Amino acid sequence: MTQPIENYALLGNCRTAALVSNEGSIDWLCFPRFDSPACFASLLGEVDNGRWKISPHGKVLSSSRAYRDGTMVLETTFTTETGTAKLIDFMPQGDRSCIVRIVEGVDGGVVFDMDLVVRFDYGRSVPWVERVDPHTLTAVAGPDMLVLRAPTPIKGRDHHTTSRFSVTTGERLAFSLTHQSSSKPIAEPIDPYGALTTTEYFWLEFSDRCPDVGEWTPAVKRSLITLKALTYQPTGGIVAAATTSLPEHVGGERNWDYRYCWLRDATMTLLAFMNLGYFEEAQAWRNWLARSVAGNPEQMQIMYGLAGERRLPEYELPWLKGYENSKPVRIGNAAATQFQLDIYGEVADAMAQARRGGLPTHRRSAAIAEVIMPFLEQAWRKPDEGIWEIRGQALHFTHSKVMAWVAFDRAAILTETNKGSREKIARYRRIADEIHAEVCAQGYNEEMGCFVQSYGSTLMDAALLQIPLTGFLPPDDPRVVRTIDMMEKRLMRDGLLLRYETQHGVDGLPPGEGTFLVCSFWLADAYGLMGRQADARALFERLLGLCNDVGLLAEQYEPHAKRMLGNFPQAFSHIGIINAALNIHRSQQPAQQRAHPDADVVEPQVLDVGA
Ligand SMILES: OC[C@H]1O[C@H](O[C@H]2O[C@H](CO)[C@@H](O)[C@H](O)[C@H]2O)[C@H](O)[C@@H](O)[C@@H]1O
Repeated sequence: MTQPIENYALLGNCRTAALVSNEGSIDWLCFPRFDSPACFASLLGEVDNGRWKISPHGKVLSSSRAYRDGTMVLETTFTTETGTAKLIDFMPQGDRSCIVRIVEGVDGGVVFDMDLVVRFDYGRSVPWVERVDPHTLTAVAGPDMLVLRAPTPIKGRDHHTTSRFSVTTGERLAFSLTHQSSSKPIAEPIDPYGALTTTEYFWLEFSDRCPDVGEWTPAVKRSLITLKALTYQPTGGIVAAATTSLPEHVGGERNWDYRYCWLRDATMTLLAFMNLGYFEEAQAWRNWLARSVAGNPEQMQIMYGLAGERRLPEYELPWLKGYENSKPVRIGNAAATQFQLDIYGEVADAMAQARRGGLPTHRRSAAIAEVIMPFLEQAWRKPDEGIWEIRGQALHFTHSKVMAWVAFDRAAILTETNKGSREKIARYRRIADEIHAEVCAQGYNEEMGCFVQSYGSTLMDAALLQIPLTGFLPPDDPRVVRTIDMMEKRLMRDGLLLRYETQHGVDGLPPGEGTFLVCSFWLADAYGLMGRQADARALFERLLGLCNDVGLLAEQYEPHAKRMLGNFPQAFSHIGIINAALNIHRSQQPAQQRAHPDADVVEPQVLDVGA
């Protein structure tokens, strides 16, 4: 049976990812890329859609798990009536697509069962399984081959490969599963213990550079490792989450594929990396962006594939029943062709911060900006699908216009700093002022005394938190204060924020979903800016308490059922942890020890455009 989302831990090699349950079952795995068809898809279906389980035979008295500190090496410890043993799971770094599982006896003896069910093409294709030698078998379907190497006797029955074995104190048994092209000769085995050492070194070298964030350091470090694991190393692209179709409403149809690179999610990830001093990762993503939008920057998409692919057609997989019957399971994402105005402001902020952080300007930045800004001069007037990617009618979203203001405001400031043409400065400033005035007139509802989701609407939207966070208006502006009050009244559920009011059909989907975690982190940031430090800290601590036992968060949380919802783990939520932790930590430092105000995490940034 599928486990609650929070029972899973992430394994990754900066190319792809797997989810392993607290019972030792890998129920989701795509080889060789994040967006490749899964060979284990039982997370979204049944055992027979593929999984690899290694767990004690018989009754487990207790179990616990943790990542080895600063790494993505997971240890699950099982205690049975006969002893205690550990399962050590990891994906070796490097260009081999492989999972290693080491079973290690700790105390006494433990009998284990292994059950491997390979189903390529998202749980559909039963492979042709052949034994190469008593400890090696291959599973082939079409272009894919998996090679299992097991130190124990293996049997095949009913399209399952099984093994029963025992470990005693100090004994170690290593299993590996490697993906390769089925047309190539079987590759040499990897050395599992050597791979464990190099993989641990890779993660430690990365995470040891994480700065001290006081009491929040462990949570920030885990979020940083998670964001790194969501990065596709060969290109620098960053996926929004490791999964597709984990539901935002159990049994509902709000199920989307997040294994792509959103400009919004990825630029926010870049800012989180840079806020922690990780400029190499930031530069890799900035270069990915410059390549992805090259050629037709005026046709910039809101998301791309891992290598900048432009077409991500959305389709459904009818053979998968969906997570707890949440259908359909979707692959691809139709939001890729939407117009979402906010991305221009987000990318502009990120580029500016990259430059201020000392990253050399990309040779194409100025040229790209020269094409995008004139495009935006017309485009900001159009309705769009907005930050939440609605599937209903396009609207004049207040948040989208605020982000258009961000783009022009920063363009004016930078052109001024660079002593650029007065004409250009005046033009950017005039457009920024025009947008500002329009938002304050049309995005604001006099009767309600607050900003609203879209022009003429009476609905609330948590994206309006970006009004103070981007510097569009000061946090103590009475209109901002009343907007946050209204948000607390209309969007708060058990202290956490919904992203908007889904019951009014704005998004073209059946209503109902969980609270959207990154919005609650933004609220904590806004409280901090408003001087409500105690509220900021209380909300942040509440949010941290929602992390699962290995420090991971999904996109959403359902407070009544007390369970995570949506794709998992999600970059947005972990970005929220990093930025809110930094903001709270800095606010607690004595004034003279604080970084220059320019280092604040949520302040407006300067746009990187050619003057
Ligand atoms: O709500 C409908 C939309 O939901 C998804 O979008 C959400 O996830 C994105 C990736 O994290 C994020 O950038 C966006 O702000 C979220 O609303 C889905 O990807 C869309 O296809 C869908 O229309």
